[in-house]
Amino acid sequence: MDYLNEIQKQAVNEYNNGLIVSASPGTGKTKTLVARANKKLTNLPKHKKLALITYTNAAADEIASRLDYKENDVFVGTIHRFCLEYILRPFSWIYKWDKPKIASYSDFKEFLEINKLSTIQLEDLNKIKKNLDGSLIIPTEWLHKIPFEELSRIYYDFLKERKLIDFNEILFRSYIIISKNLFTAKSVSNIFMEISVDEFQDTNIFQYEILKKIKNNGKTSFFIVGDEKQKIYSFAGALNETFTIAKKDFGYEILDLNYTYRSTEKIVTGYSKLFSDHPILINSSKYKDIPFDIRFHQTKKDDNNLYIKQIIDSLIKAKAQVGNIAILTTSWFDAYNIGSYLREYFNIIGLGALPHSNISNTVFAILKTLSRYSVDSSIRNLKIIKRNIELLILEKNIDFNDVKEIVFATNKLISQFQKININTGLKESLLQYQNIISLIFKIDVPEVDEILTIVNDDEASNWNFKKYIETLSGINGITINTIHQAKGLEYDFVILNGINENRIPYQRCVDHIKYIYEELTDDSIQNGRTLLYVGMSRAKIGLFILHNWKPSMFINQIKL
Ligand SMILES: Nc1ncnc2c1ncn2[C@@H]1O[C@H](COP(=O)(O)OP(=O)(O)OP(=O)(O)O)[C@@H](O)[C@H]1O
Repeated sequence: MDYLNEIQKQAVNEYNNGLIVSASPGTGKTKTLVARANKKLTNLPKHKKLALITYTNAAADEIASRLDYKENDVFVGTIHRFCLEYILRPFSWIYKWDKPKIASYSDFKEFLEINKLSTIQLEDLNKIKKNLDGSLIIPTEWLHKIPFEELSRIYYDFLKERKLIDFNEILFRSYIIISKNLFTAKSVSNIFMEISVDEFQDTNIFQYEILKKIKNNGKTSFFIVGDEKQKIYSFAGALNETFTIAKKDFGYEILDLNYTYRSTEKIVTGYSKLFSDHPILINSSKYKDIPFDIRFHQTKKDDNNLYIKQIIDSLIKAKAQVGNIAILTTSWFDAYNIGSYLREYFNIIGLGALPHSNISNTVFAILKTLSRYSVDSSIRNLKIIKRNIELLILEKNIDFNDVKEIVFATNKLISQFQKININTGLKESLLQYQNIISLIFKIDVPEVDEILTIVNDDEASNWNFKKYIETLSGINGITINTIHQAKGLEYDFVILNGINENRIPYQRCVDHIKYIYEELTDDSIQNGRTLLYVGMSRAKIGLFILHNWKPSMFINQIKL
């Protein structure tokens, strides 16, 4: 284990009762988390497991592929999946709830149609969330004629009638089960020797309370890692000061990792300036001394894309690898706009390269992993397909638990997928994919309809299946993504786009005619700062910061 530094080694080998690691970008938090799990796996007691809880399914795939494990020894996945598998499914009987089946796109659409709610968007249904005590969290903004409480009531009635649950309810119901029936917390604790949590700064109240109950009712140790300064999901309920609270509640020490390995000194100095209390990092990166200044540039709206192209041309001329260049934006729309332009010149990947916005459902995740496997048929990618299929089975409550059956379905899915003619148009090939999933798993697949609804028709006419698979695979091309999607990742060169006033920190435009923006608050300033911090700290060698309007207030601070 000589590739870990002394403090990382301590975090891996000591603190068997549990530990919190709170450390800056590039200090090897994820690397340490994986190393600790691999170590624990070498002498895992019989009938015990490890759990590694990640923020996204993509991060889970990445971490799972770096572990040496036997099928049944480890759980790797999001908190939602963890709760479904270990709390909601096994213990729903306590409240005589049906086995959880998550409401899907077609259910939402049906709900809106039945109730003639044509003006309400799906995202607005997503605003129906509960507090710990079951009361509703009233959104700060609700512009519909139908009052929020009334919509919530008819929505929950609809779900109940159909024996469905909303995705947001996974955590709420799990919390109810585990907090009111302590034997369930004990039983979960009995399964796991240790639970690791990555990206802890973005933990919400349910996740936090569920983990705390498990901790307080058994012997499970916790290994918690993250960085308070990288909290970018406040809007989704991430708690403040989670590390300090957890230190007290879990009774653990907080360990810092002082050495950073990712970026040049110029980049480390640049992002450190965003916080007056930033810790001093010892830069041990192999790129440390590369004298590449952070470049700032004001573009005009209509030459922004051209300017990005010129940066990329110069990087390629200087022998940068395209797979190591990323353009990160503050909104999907910007990513899409840049992607549509650059596609003519380069091979591009990432969310901004697709003819539709982000979609986060399991059917789409399987499509992505199948595409990846088509381009690179490694065992690693095969495993990822299987993991995603298991998630589908869980979410849809498919009666399909035998391991052999899952392997059979995986093989069948791959072979059928590879039979789709690569020259078929995008929409038709998506329908073929829908058909394949539907036949193999004997389910309706409205998730594909969801993709089809958000596909940009003008664009889609230029896409065949081959191009879509190659882009979806995420292999070999310039990445265009939002900063949020790039969390935890790293690239040699990063171009941050749209670091404008009103965008970072974000201020909603309340009057488009006069361009009046919402007032800034301490919270919105802090959210802007953390987002820029995450964006900047993705870069290893070169960082370009562009603004096509007045610069963000933070640009001067970095330049000083
Ligand atoms: N001891 C080490 N020796 C050499 N390289 C290291 C060491 N520790 C970490 N690294 C490298 O530093 C980079 C960042 O590691 P990692 O992604 O684990 O950091 P992180 O703390 O999780 O970052 P972030 O907070 O940005 O997600 C990786 O390329 C990793 O391989």
